[in-house]
Amino acid sequence: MQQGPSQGTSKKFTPFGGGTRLCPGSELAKVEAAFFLHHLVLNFRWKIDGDDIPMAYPYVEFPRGLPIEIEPICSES
Ligand code: HEM
Repeated sequence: MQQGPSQGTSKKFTPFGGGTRLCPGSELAKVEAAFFLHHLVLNFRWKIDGDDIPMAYPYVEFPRGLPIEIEPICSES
């Protein structure tokens, strides 16, 4: 079967949909994701749980799903 040039690398990926059905929660969802990442990076140490390797084609992914171990950073105050 012949595949088009955009197979696997299509820029048509639209996580929040589009047009008249565009997700009305998209901006809230992005703020929530930023908030979560901010606290994850500032308040936790994290390291890869075991071995995993990035596969860079057709997009970056990890065979094992990149499991991580996280540990809270205790701040005495
Ligand atoms: C990462 C988070 C989110 C993703 C990936 C997402 C994705 C989507 C997508 C793809 C649609 C379109 C569905 C379709 O075309 O039928 C949609 C619709 C919708 N989303 Fe989200 N959404 C997210 C978060 C949220 C949040 C936080 C809210 C509300 C607080 C929300 C409320 C809605 C509503 C009400 C619709 C229906 C819109 C309509 O049909 O007119 N979503 N969402």
